[in-house]
Amino acid sequence: MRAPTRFPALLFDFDGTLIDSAPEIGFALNGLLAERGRPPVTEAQIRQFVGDGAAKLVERGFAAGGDPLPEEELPVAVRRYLALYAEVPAVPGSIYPGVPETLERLVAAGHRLGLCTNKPEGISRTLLRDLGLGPRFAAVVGGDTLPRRKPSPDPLLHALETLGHGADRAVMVGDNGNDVKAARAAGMPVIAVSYGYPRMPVVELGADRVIDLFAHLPEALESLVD
Ligand SMILES: O=C(O)COP(=O)(O)O
Ligand SMILES: [Mg+2]
Repeated sequence: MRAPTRFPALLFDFDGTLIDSAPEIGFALNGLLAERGRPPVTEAQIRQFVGDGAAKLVERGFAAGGDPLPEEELPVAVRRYLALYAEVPAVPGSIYPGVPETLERLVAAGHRLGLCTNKPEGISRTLLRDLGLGPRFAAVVGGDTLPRRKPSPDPLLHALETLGHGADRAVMVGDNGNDVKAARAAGMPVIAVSYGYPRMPVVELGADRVIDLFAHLPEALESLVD
C-alpha cells in the first residue's frame, strides 16, 4: 500500500508554471492589435502582461502603444482576443521541461492535482486536453469560474473542495505574486518556479521554496514536510 502523503492536494498555476504560453498569447494579442491598427507588443512585454486574466492582458496590450482602449470598448476587445486565442493550436513544445513526467509521478505517488489559473476556464480545459495533460487534473478553476480570481484565495479553496482536502494538506505551485498571495490567504505553503513570468525577482515573491526546474518539485515537497 502507498504511504499517505503529507500534501495530498497540489494546486498549479498554468501560464509561466506548466507552459511557456507567451508566444501563443502574443500571437493572438498582436492579431487583435493589428485588426485595430495598433502596434504589436514584444514577447518580453507579454511576459509582463500575463497573470491577471485576459481583460488585464488586453488592456495592457492597448496601453503599451501609448493609447489606452476606452473602458467601455474593453469587453468586446476581450471577446475578440479570446476568439483569436482559441484558434491558436496548442503547441506541445510550450510545456516546460519535465512537466508531464513529474505530474505523472506525483499522481502515481497519490497526490490529487488541481489547476488554478487566471486564464478563462474553458480555454484552460481545452489547452490541458490538447496538450495531453487533462487526465492529470481532478479540478480546474479559471479566472472566470468564480466572482474573484487570484490573488483571492477563493479559486484555491474552490479547487480544494473538489479535491476533497483542506488547505492544511495542500501546496500551491506558481510563478508570480498572485499565486503566492492567494496561497498565503488560503493558508497554504507555496513553491515558486524561477523560470516563469514573475514581474519581480522571484526570491522577493516570498514563497516557501523556489525551484529552477519543474522536475525538482517532488524534492521541494519533501523538504516542506515538518
Ligand atoms: O493571466 C492569465 O491569463 C493567466 O495567468 P496564470 O495561468 O499565470 O494564472
Ligand atoms: Mg502564472
